[in-house]
Amino acid sequence: LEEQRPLHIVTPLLESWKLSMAAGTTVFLKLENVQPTGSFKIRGIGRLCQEVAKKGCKHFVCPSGGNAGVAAAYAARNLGIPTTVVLPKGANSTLLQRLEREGAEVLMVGKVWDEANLKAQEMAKTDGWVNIPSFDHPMIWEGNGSIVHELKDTLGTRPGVIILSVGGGGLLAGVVAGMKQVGWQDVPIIAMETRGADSFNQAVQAGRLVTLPDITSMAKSLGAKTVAARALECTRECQIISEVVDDEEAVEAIERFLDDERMLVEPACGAALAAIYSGCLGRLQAEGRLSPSLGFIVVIVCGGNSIHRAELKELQARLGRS
Ligand SMILES: COC[C@H](NCc1c(COP(=O)(O)O)cnc(C)c1O)C(=O)O
Repeated sequence: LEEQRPLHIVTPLLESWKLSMAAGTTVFLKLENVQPTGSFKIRGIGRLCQEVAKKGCKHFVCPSGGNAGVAAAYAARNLGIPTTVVLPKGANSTLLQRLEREGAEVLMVGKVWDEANLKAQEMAKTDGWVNIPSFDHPMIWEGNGSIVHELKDTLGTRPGVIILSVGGGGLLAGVVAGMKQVGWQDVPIIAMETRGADSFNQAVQAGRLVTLPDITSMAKSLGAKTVAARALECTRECQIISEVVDDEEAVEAIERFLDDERMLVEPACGAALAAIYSGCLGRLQAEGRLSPSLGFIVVIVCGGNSIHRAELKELQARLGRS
């Protein structure tokens, strides 16, 4: 079997002079927001869907806060396999239109991702149907790890730190897998979450998995009440600094990024950018938890489809921002 063409693209690594000024050192942005499905998800989900299709799967079912669902629907269309995406109620119309354009059947079940996940697992009991998880699967981590291989190919030398955001921990687990494959396991990672979706931070503090009672952050794409066990395990293999920002800081980061780089991203992505914009990086350096001279920094701009002008205005209004 010839090696299947991956469904994701090699994304640009953009040097951002505005973010470099804010960080006090060179910042490179890994632009996963320009992936064909609008976020990094296609790397892991696409890889899993290709593997599962080889084993004769007849129908994908994907529980998703949104972006994983778009990735599964895109992969399914490319593989010619029907797919059902199960979303929590309240998904925005752009997302629904996108899923329909990809040919997916869409079900709205429950209030948060975890309820949609239960429904998807039940549907996957149908013979020939396979549940495509959003973040908790080794093939997803393997696929997400392709980000680090591209960073190594482009940069050659290791960054001083990699900044990313955490929902269920699939991106984090993937980056750790990739770092180990390229020999960068000693590069520190800053794992960002928003308050009210900080299931990873709570798990790190407790030293065991913690299930949040609810998702109260506006960054719904980070809305997994419990992170993958693998994500917590990663903290024992790499230096992972877990940080939490408020929704306000995530939205301010969206606004500043829009001005600085003329790209509009979800609050889930604003959380990662807030590591720099909200001064969190500088504080970690001042506290001695990160080197004062980091060389250069990589921020994974994870992207996300659930954002446009109207959505941004609504986020600003809810936060009382002009
Ligand atoms: C509830 O949702 C989980 C997942 N979103 C995950 C996600 C993340 C976090 O990635 P993770 O840590 O889940 O692998 C970051 N940035 C963006 C834009 C995302 O969509 C989904 O779409 O189903």
